Amino acid sequence: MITNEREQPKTTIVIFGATGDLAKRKLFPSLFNLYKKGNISEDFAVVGVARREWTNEILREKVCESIANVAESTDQERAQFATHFHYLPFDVTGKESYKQLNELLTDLETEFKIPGNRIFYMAMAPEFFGTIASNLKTEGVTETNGWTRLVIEKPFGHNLESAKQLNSEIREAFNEGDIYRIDHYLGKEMVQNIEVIRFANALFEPLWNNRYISNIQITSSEHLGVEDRGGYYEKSGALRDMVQNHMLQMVSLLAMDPPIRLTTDEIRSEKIKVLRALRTIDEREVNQFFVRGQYGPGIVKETEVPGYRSENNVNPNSRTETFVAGKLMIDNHRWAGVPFYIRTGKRMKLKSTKIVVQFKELPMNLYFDKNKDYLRPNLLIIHIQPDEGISLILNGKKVGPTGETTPVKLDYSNDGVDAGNTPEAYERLLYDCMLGDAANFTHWDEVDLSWTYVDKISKAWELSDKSIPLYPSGTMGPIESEELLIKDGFKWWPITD
Ligand SMILES: NC(=O)C1=CN([C@@H]2O[C@H](COP(=O)(O)OP(=O)(O)OC[C@H]3O[C@@H](n4cnc5c(N)ncnc54)[C@H](OP(=O)(O)O)[C@@H]3O)[C@@H](O)[C@H]2O)C=CC1
Ligand SMILES: O=C1O[C@H](COP(=O)(O)O)[C@@H](O)[C@H](O)[C@H]1O
Repeated sequence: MITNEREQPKTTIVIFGATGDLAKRKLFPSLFNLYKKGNISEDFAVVGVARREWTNEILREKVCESIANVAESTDQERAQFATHFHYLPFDVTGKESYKQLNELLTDLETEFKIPGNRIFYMAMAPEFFGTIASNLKTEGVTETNGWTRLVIEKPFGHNLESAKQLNSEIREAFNEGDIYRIDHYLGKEMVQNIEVIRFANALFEPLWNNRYISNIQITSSEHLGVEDRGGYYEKSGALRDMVQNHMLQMVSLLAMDPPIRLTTDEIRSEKIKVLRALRTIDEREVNQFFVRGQYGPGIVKETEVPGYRSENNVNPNSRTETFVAGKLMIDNHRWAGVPFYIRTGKRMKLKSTKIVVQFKELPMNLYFDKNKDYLRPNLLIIHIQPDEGISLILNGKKVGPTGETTPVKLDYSNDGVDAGNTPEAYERLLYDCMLGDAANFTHWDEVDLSWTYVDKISKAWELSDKSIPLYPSGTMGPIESEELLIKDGFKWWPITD
């Protein structure tokens, strides 16, 4: 949806988990950026909830600390922004304090002339989501004259069964249309650009199918290890942490048919069709399509780092995967026969998210010489992060008399245009939620279909007695990941280009 950047939605925002990491690192700075840009008016209020015995003043200090480094902002501006924050300490599992929350919100709505619009942001562990939603409803906090929206953090369940359970709990209190399931990849500038690149360019759309594309590769690699999230990650692993959500979302954006309109429902409907067309992998053939790995000790950014099994809160014999590579087939007219390769992992050589679209060779290429590897297939590279842009790799003539070809790279980089001004994913998503635009949030049907796909893989891995391949930290994963493509006659394209 094309939004008017100056539209100023009026709302109160309740952050459950206001003393936590997500609030400090992402939510406060994102709200501040929206405020600075004039995308939220002076008429807004935030209520932070958590158990710690903080006061309004303490929360405001923490907010100021978390935004201290935001460029081009003054102490006065930050302090003024923080006055909009209020704190209510309570344990969300008890019902007693929700009435008090309701009264505080009503008072703030009167003070700021907000027409009963409320956003409830669940920045807490998932086991609380259902309870909070239920208490909000039974204690009357969702009964207002305006709209009420629930923003839910990942992970949305641990598998299909638990996701269904969670969904039915929150649906008791909120309609599907009022539930905003966050996938922060959908807020990234270049992920949002996928649709524009595809649907606004006559150059690409006619070629975007199995007649012209030989394979698509999506890599999301990290330098970071599991950090202090061992407890969560041991039960999750890379498949649930990254593939079920971010990687499958990028696959569906790349593979979807053009929506008839750029509305939330039409876009979602096309993405859902892709997930429905994913070829189901039988448990016995998982190894042909997916490989996993776990990082061992190694060197990342010139520093020695320990292996996964030596991290805090990790079982020393853990079989949890920190790396996944997979080949996905989409059985529809457009994509039959075209592999979508994905890989994601922690403690890898690079911090990078890139999509490489490899086009097919010409049926007969006059310039191809098998003995000289100088003709490359055409590649479209979408740089998601840390650099943002697009590259197109073509073949041109080498300067001089020989008639030899040479790869020619056409580059577009966002850096030159926006000079670091691209909004953070959370900032964009929060603003979308305020405007009621759910296109970049995940619909329940997408969650359902992606868990259905992923559950087969995790089940096969749980049952397998094969040892998990280890890869040294600071590499691009285990050798099995290379072999996955080699057996199809492909290779991972370097993602440093
Ligand atoms: N941090 C990140 O970068 C990311 C986080 N997420 C997701 O966001 C959510 C929050 O993560 P994160 O901020 O890292 O977690 P933290 O552990 O840092 O924060 C948890 C928050 O919950 C509060 N809390 C815990 N129990 C209760 C309770 N019974 N009643 C009231 N408040 C309670 C804690 O406050 P107190 O102890 O004061 O009660 C704290 O504010 C999780 O679902 C996570 O998966 C997703 C992507 C990235
Ligand atoms: O959701 C998650 O994403 C991050 C990676 O996000 P990015 O924006 O830095 O690519 C990952 O580290 C984390 O484990 C996962 O929960």
